[in-house]
Amino acid sequence: MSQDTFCVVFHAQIPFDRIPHQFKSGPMFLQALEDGLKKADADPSVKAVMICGENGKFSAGADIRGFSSPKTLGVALGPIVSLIESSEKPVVAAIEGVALGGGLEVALGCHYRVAHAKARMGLPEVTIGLLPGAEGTQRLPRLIGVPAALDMITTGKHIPATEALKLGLVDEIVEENTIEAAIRLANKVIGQPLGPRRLSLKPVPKLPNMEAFLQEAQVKVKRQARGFLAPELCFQAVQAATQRPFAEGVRRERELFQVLLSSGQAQALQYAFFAERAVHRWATPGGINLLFIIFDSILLLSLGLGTMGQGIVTSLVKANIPVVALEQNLEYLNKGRKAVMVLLEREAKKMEGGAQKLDFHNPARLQFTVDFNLLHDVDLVIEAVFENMALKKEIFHKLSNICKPGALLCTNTSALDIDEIASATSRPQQVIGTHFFSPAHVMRLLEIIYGRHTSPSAIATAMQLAKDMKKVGVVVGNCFGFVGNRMMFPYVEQAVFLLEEGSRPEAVDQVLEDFGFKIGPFRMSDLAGLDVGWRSRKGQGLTGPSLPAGSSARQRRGQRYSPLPDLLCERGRFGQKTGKGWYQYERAGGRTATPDPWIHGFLSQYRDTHRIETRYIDQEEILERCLFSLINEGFAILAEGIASGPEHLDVIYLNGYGWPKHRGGPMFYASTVGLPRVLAKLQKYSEAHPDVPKLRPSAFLKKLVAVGNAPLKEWMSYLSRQSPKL
Ligand SMILES: CCCCCCCCCCCCC[C@H](O)CC(=O)SCCNC(=O)CCNC(=O)[C@H](O)C(C)(C)COP(=O)(O)OP(=O)(O)OC[C@H]1O[C@@H](n2cnc3c(N)ncnc32)[C@H](O)[C@@H]1OP(=O)(O)O
Ligand SMILES: NC(=O)c1ccc[n+]([C@@H]2O[C@H](COP(=O)([O-])OP(=O)(O)OC[C@H]3O[C@@H](n4cnc5c(N)ncnc54)[C@H](O)[C@@H]3O)[C@@H](O)[C@H]2O)c1
Repeated sequence: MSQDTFCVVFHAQIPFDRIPHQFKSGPMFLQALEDGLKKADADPSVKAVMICGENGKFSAGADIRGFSSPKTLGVALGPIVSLIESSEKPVVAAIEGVALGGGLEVALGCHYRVAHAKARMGLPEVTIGLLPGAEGTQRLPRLIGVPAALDMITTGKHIPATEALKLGLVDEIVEENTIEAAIRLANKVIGQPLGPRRLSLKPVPKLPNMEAFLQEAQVKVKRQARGFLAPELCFQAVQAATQRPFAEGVRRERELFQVLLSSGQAQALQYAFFAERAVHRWATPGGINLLFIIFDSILLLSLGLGTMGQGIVTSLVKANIPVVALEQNLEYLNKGRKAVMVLLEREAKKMEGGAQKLDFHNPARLQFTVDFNLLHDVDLVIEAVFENMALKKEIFHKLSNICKPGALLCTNTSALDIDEIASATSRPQQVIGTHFFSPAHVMRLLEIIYGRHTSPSAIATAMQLAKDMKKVGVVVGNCFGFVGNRMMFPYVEQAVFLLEEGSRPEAVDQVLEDFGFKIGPFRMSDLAGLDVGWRSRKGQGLTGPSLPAGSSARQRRGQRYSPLPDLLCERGRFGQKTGKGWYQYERAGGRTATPDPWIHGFLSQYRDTHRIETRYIDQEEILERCLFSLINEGFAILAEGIASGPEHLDVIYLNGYGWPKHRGGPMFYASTVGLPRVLAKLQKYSEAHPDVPKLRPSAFLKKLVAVGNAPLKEWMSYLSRQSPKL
């Protein structure tokens, strides 16, 4: 068979690109795919078919926006995949860029798959609350076996071509022209029997202990899902492949797909997908003013090598950005260097076998120093010293004097005023907050806080830095605690008040963990260290030596205050690090939390001392008081223009605070609960606790209810004055 008689049916025709408007025409292209296949089958001059994408990308799958449109859903991809597979002529997929979701399912229908070495593949439907709905759950296990298929389908991970080759997912990988290679392969296989290449006809490879394997896998999936439906249903679809003939498995897959499609969870996850992308689009009031810095050619300095500095340096090295790490003295430097090296060795191990290598033994890429003179040459500084305003100001004054004029000065603070820090410099326009989350080399969120004088190009540079570090940068305004921590304060405050009134740490944590948080507020405090908040409260004059004499035990500045966390700290209970906090641990530094009878006794004694009547608090009240107070603060933040939309708050919570993804973020969750209900509950709790201002419904929430429970995407249009800060 010569190449000129070979027909490339879909080259440059399938919308397998990532440009949104092309996704929108999915059903039309499906029709084109079907028509083309039928034409190729009917044409005797065509001996083989090759399917490829346009612009170097195979396909990112179905248009996610289309899942909310019944019109799109009428078009089924599964039968087309079957049509490909049943073709009497060999069909070869030429995979470049990505083959994800429906795209990979199309490739699985092909008889052969050739991939470019840089291509990535996956069935990420689970990450948007669905399962592969075009027969992928039935074909993939037949091709690569149940354990690998289950892993890919229940996690949605993207795998590189090299791994796909090892798994047998592709037949060949090439460095050069994938399309030519696919055509070559197609020419080679013309005339060979296609039966063995049709995955629907293959049995699922047997495991000696399939039953036991599946049982164990199901337990693991359930444990990790914490109320998230899609992984469990993905599991069931793959399980069906092991128990039923192909056609019945496909029927089961469809049923399960429908269950997920109509679940609110899929909606929440799809909202989160687009919200994350929406927060990338950032512009100043006067229009876009972007300064693109190519980070691999700049020198970045990380100041302070404590918990945060270590993670930040690790992230920078992973992003291939040259970095200098500076500490106050040799003792801290050596300690920090050791810790960074451990982290980097671990990261390098994870990356073994991949295309990228970590270059951290090269002093041109990473150096450690106590020499402040090195500050002269750096383009960007990230300060991560202790959370102390006087110290940060002293450091910024020094930076302003030493660093070259164009250098950007970033502060990694949890809550401090960016303007006050900037006031210590002669270049406040180049001062910006970059709030990383711990562990900084793992957590994806980066809150980017601009001060009164921060320039748009400084913001753009910080956003670019986030992108290069593969983090989600969210631009927010300057206020105490910024967005994430500010919303967290009332949540934790309510959790502690609930203890005063009769609850126990493990009861409160259980309710929030059942809701989907990985850890509840008390486990979280123990992990972060109770001393961190204690230091901050002492700094604010809420406790400790600066508390005015004669202050009431449970009131501060006319508001309810709980001294419980301070009392624990005074007894040396700092959480995991001391082996005791809200829970007890097996040892100092231990991680297994066990309810502590001492805490129970302490709480009942505390209630007696303060004459608080112990009452039974049900799960609904625990959940509502914690979550609705956090959400209420979110509305206040929006009204003040600290964030430019509810998506920003949701992206922060999903990526930095362990908010369960299948609930879409706190503001999305509020919209699903219904704003009138959130308002009514806040009103009720506020009446019961008039000395707790954070329970008083925000004026913005009231307004949104008054205009008829406005849908989330319209909320911001009801603000009388648009964000003054952005
Ligand atoms: C061949 C299939 C046609 C199907 C037609 C409809 C039939 C319906 C029948 C149902 C049968 C089930 C089929 C299947 O099992 C279900 C699916 O396929 S679900 C989709 C699965 N795919 C994904 O989840 C991939 C999601 N995308 C990504 O992971 C990334 O975007 C990317 C592709 C890896 C690219 O990453 P980046 O380079 O970083 O770029 P961005 O992420 O910023 O994206 C750029 C731009 O594109 C938009 N976009 C990306 N993917 C999709 C998508 N699948 N649908 C809609 N839009 C998409 C993204 O939102 C960005 O646009 P912006 O939001 O910035 O405007
Ligand atoms: N730990 C967290 O979970 C977390 C999360 C987000 C933000 N933050 C913020 O990050 C900052 C750092 O926190 P951390 O937990 O890493 O603190 P840390 O105590 O672990 O480390 C601070 C480091 O700064 C160094 N340092 C102090 N003065 C210095 C100086 N003059 N020059 C150079 N180095 C100096 C110290 O030697 C120490 O190693 C704080 O502002 C904190 O609020 C912390």
